[in-house]
Amino acid sequence: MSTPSTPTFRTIDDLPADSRVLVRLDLNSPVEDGEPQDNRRFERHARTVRELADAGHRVVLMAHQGRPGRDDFTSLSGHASILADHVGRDVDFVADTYGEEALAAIEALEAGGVLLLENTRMCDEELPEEPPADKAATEFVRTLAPRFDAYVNDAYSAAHRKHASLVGFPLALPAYAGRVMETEYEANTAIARKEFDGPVTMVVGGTKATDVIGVMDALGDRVDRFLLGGVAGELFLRAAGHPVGHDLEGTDLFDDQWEANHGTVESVLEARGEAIHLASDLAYEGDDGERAEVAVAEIDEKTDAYLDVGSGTVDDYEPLIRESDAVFVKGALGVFEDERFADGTVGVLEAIAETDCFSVVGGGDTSRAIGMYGLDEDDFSHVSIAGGAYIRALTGEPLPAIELLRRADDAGA
Ligand SMILES: Nc1ncnc2c1ncn2[C@@H]1O[C@H](COP(=O)(O)OP(=O)(O)OP(=O)(O)O)[C@@H](O)[C@H]1O
Ligand SMILES: O=C(O)[C@H](O)COP(=O)(O)O
Repeated sequence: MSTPSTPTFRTIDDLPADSRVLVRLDLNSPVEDGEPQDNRRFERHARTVRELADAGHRVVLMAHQGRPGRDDFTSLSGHASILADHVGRDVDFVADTYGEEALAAIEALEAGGVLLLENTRMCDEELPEEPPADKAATEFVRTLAPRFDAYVNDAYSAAHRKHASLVGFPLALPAYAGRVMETEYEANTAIARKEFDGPVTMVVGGTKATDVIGVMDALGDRVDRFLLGGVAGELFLRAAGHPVGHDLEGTDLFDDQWEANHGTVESVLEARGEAIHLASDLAYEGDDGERAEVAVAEIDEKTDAYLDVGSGTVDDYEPLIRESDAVFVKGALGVFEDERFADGTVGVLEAIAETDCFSVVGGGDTSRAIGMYGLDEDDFSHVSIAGGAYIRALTGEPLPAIELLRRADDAGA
């Protein structure tokens, strides 16, 4: 595993006075009934936005929400009001990314004003992932960049994506790191550099299963044991021969994609079998609407959608956590947003909070469970607001958007 070097980012302290700044945040949030749910990302990014506005800069914000085709792919209008509450200032919103309406709103912005543009992923050129030079050549970047003096990237948690708003603008404008970018980078790469005396444990769950398979593969000997749950855990249970795994709306992990993925899952299971701990029981919604549990060994037909690991699994995982010197959490072990299916996620988090091991909880969705169930953030060493970027940092993989910030700095652009 390579160890990332410490970059000397230019930060918002280095911005020239009265700048027109284009700022990339990561406000990607859980969405319920079409509405974004408040979470740490708003609170943490608010600090950057407030500092920029208080300094008298004109602040235009870009962010994304969800992925096209999924239920959480929504407008950012709701995000603007949540952010405004955290910043303590008005945050205007324009339902446009770089068309006439957006340009007029940018032009009208006064010193200290804050404007949020529409979901970047509604702009065709934002996706797919392409080399930075190609992204810098898009209409999106070429239209917006000349309207600004500087680009600030605060979206650490999206820095693994080669999207136009993340890798195109740093080639077109002087680029700076926001406060979230600075603190997340420092904490998450410290993890990669730190040596631990005892076992290193990683709790792996959540829904972004294909993302985590490769990471588990890459982590190699760095992690002594993986404790699995969530949809990611079901993929491994399926690879181990158990008939589980129902697809969530908009995903296809267990049908067509299974053909493409099962080889990798099986080879990770074979190579790291002793380190991988799978759920011994699972929870589902019984006929009476209550939580019901079943031992994995007794599942002989694929009938139920499993929404949490069972209580026996939590009992298996707790002692493994207690004897760990470091625990990293990526993804929830169940649908903790529903109290009936929170036991796995909360049980594991409580066990971590009770130990004095070095602990990091990553994942924008998962870290929400800490506040929801009355856990104290101070009982964890670091609560990251990053998901995929955090786990990539753990493996020492460079994050393209951060490499560009550093390069921009080295070049003195
Ligand atoms: N068995 C399951 N079925 C359906 N959803 C599940 C299951 N287990 C966990 N989840 C969901 O996983 C989500 C959290 O995992 P996710 O993959 O989104 O990762 P994250 O790291 O927390 O977030 P992000 O990558 O967005 O920062 C929770 O919202 C939870 O409801
Ligand atoms: O929520 C995240 O982890 C980031 O915003 C990246 O989202 P993505 O995985 O949809 O690119």
